Amino acid sequence: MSISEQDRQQEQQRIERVRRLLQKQIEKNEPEVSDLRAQVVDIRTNFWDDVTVNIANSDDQLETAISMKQQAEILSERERSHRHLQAQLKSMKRLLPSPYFGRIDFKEKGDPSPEQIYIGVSSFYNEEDDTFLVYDWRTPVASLYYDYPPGPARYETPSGTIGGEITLKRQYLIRDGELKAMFDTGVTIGDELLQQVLGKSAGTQMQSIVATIQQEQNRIIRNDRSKLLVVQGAAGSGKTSAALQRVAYLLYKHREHLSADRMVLFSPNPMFNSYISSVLPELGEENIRQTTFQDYLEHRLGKQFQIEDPFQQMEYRLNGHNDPGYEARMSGIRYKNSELFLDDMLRFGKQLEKSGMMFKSVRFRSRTLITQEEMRAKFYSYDASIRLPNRVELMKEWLLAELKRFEVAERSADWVRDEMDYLDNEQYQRAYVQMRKRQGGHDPAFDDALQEEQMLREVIVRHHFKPLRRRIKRLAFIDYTGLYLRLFSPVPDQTLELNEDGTEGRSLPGRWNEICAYTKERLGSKELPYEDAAPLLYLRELVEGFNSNTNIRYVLIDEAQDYSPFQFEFLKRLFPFSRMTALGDFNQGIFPHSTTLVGSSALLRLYGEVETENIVLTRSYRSTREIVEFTRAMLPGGEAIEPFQRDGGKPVIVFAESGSDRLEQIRLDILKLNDEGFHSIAVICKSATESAAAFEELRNRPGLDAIKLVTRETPTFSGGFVIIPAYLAKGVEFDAVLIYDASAAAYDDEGLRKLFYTACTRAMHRLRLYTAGELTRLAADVDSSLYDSVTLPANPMLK
Ligand SMILES: Nc1ncnc2c1ncn2[C@@H]1O[C@H](COP(=O)(O)OP(=O)(O)OP(=O)(O)O)[C@@H](O)[C@H]1O
Repeated sequence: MSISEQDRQQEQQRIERVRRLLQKQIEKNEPEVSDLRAQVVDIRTNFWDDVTVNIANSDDQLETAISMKQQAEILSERERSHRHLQAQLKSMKRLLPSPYFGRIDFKEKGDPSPEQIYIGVSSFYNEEDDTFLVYDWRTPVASLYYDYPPGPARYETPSGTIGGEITLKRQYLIRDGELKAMFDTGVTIGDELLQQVLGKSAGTQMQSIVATIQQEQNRIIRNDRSKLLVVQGAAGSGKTSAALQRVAYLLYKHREHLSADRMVLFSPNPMFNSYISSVLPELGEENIRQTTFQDYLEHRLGKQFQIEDPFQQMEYRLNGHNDPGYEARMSGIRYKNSELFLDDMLRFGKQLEKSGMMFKSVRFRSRTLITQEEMRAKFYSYDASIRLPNRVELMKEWLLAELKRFEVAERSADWVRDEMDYLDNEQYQRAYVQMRKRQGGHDPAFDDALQEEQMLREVIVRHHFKPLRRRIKRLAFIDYTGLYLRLFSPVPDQTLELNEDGTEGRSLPGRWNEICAYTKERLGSKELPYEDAAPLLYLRELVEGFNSNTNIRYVLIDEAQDYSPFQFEFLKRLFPFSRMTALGDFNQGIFPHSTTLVGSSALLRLYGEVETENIVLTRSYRSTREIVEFTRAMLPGGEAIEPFQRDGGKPVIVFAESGSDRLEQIRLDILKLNDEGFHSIAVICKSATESAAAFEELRNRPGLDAIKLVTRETPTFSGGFVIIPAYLAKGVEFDAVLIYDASAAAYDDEGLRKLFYTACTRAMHRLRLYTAGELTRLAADVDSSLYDSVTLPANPMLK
């Protein structure tokens, strides 16, 4: 469809008209906003001047109350108006440089002519002629733009479906008020604009995709039906982008009762938070809470244990092969992240209702006040129908009462007398003040020696019992480590089924006894392996009752393939009033506990089939066609991934004679790519260990002094030249990716396929792989027509 010059001029004139009206409205609003702000400040500062305060009699008191209420109402009304007008002003300012990006002409059934609907990041209403000059992309009518090509179309409104015909669909690229390009599109969102957007360089922060949201992505963004939305999307298919657009959409749609603080996003690492932090503000919305699962574990268990994080576990997996316990730990990791273990745990929880609870005895000054047996007997003396958490609560009350009894008896102990003699002045004074307080301010008769002694004894004993009381209140009398380890009881024969306490049998993983010994040893030294953290916390909550946050309405989980069944269960229980969106890619499931997402029983069991919806994205937008064709060839079933038609060079595999040739070629390539205009360049390594070694090798080479090493502690994502382990590069992207060591020696294991795939799919425009020996099978098996090979000449200069 060709666009005439006349069309172009008309569009440019419209842009100018809209901008003039925006400018006019901004100029009108600005003084009103400042005036309102001044009024608010004034009312706040002089609040009491305008209130008649008189409390002499009840009539006066009533008048005072009414006066205060009126004043408070005026203040909140002004604050509201100020907020509203200021938001309007901000959104108009945001529109000014580029008021809209799309247009559809829609002829509603029964109407004589189509209406022109221009779509931008927010609405702009022209009071002068009572029309919408720009519609917010989230309005119901704007969904037509994303969902249909020209022709018959319909959209949903709160009052029903509206049908009609789209007679024109147009896209604009407007910068600082100037129409840079425009396209009429036949398909949903035309390729031209998308080509332009995707052809750009990677930034240090993700951009919003509002102008080019694809139809299948729009299904994710506007989905507001099911309790759980599961998105399986190929690498670069826009899952994170769609998730953030979805947040903006929901905040708009439910703006009456949903605010940013009622949504939470679980992201793969803290660095990722900085990478995506500008998308929502760009769309005029506040950022939602962002956290990681590790943060939550730290918050709940960090005081009791030194918790390993997933990246430390990953390092062990990648580098720990020589450790004699390696195979056992891997087997343990698989089991501890399985639904099998979750079911074992749930059965164990049921069992605990009848028997088997474990407690820590209550001890005081090397004496046992309450034994474990007494506690167990008490626990099981409660009615069997009382749920575990309620019994724990009863136990707590009972223990506190018992403690009080011991405390009273302890007052006459000899050690108290000794301690009294050593009270210094300050302690004595404190005891005195406390006694005074307890006696209602009356001066205690300290002259009465007997009474004085009693008071001091009371104070001293109470002081010593205080930590004990605190521990009981914290429920520290339950022996969670002991309970957890009961799930890891060694058995005489590796192959057998364990029948504990007459319950159903358990199928045990290989190397069971080694797993048990390892778990016991680590927990005994107060170290919590990552694979044990979620299950241990889960067990604790089964017994104590689940913590919950009822304020949160939407939970979004990015990189959801890396969550275990325990973690999903947790999030469901932690946010009971929330809907969940889980986005991920099973092909990037780099942890042993990764799930398949769609069809995964760990997800289906959360809310049931009816409440679970799946969306699959197969189109990949990040990388050039050639990179997608190469990377998808590494995956079984990879043909289903469709590249977007954006061309670049084929990936290049560089064969070097020696490690030093390889390093020098990496250096030359970084500088060359930089000269070609690719400014965000990542050397991706297998692990942190390999990254640190690469950093040492490359940092002092000419031209590379700016190269940075990214570790799990790096707080913000930065562009430029970086060296990064593959697992930290998850979710982010670079103009060019250089795989540091693609040799068979580095990627020797089928289990590393997904990690290797994840590393290669971070590239937007260029991908190069280096090897100084045999190439890894993961790449060597790819059809050689999908990449170029370069064999470095043995160059004595490089050595
Ligand atoms: N509709 C779109 N319009 C423009 N750009 C898009 C669109 N969809 C995705 N992109 C771009 O493609 C790239 C990949 O998107 P994103 O990071 O959201 O994908 P992802 O599925 O989360 O990737 P991964 O799983 O590989 O981390 C980003 O640069 C994003 O801006």
